[in-house]
Amino acid sequence: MQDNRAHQNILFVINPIAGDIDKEELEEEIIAVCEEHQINHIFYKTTGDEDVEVIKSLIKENKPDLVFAVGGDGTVSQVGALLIGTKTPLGIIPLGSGNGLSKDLNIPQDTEEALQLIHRHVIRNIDTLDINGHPSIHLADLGFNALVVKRFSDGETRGPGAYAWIAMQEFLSYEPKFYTIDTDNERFEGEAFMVTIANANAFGSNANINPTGILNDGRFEICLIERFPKTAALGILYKLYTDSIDDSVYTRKLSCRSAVIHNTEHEVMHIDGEPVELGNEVRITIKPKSLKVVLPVPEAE
Ligand SMILES: Nc1ncnc2c1ncn2[C@@H]1O[C@H](COP(=O)(O)OP(=O)(O)OP(=O)(O)O)[C@@H](O)[C@H]1O
Repeated sequence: MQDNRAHQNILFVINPIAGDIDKEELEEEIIAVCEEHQINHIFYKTTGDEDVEVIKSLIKENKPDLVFAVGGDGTVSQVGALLIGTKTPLGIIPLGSGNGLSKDLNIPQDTEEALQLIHRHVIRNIDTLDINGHPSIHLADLGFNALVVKRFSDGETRGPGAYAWIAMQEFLSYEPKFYTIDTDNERFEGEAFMVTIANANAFGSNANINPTGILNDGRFEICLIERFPKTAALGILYKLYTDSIDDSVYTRKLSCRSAVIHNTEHEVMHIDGEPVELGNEVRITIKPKSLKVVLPVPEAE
């Protein structure tokens, strides 16, 4: 149901550099919407340094009814992780270079439309994952894509062009690695080019690794791209960008509630876009409906 009255106090966490978009005017627009609807607003602009600690204490001190992340997937994950298991919903104004979770949640990508969520929305619960004690809301990877994410985050250059350039360079020499994966109902043993732990569907780049994933079904998917001839790469890319990767003969999917990935070749890994080092045993469990999110009011309502 639409729920305007209950949310009178909102914390906006704004990443000023996300998506290389100037957000001065946006702040004015947020203030205007809040004033029109008699909503108290608190702003925090991230600095890239100890933001999590500051946001945590702002939530503790101000007890906001909602927290909006204004930025890209990195900002959304930082804020969302703090709200898992709490009564406080996560709102998103998508303004990053990658806005994967907001797209999976059908949040408007148009800023003017997204701003209307401040006063008109529904609240729904979605699942999250626990990966060796780290929260994951969106997608985590081992293998090729994780290596590209790591090199991208170690580098100076931002934006999709830099990401694509690194991916091309790495692709030429990357060799699939051997994994053993035990889920609550099956075992996989074999080589994989990449292993994606998917609570959601598509990366910020729009590459859809898990087209049939549902964010609140109490399950997650381990999506494998197995060894493939280099000549098949374009076909795989095409399927990733046309929501048809499940049709590829080089993919396989394990749907489960818990899993252990034995990462014996020490492949690098990322969780929701942040590189992490988790050791050789990666344990994943689903936390059903553990995060409240702010969504557009369905048309029928
Ligand atoms: N003021 C700041 N200066 C520099 N970096 C910042 C600042 N605030 C946040 N960050 C960094 O921005 C990153 C998150 O950016 P986010 O994903 O929201 O936007 P993005 O444009 O999609 O980013 P990216 O291009 O890195 O994916 C985090 O690594 C965070 O530490």
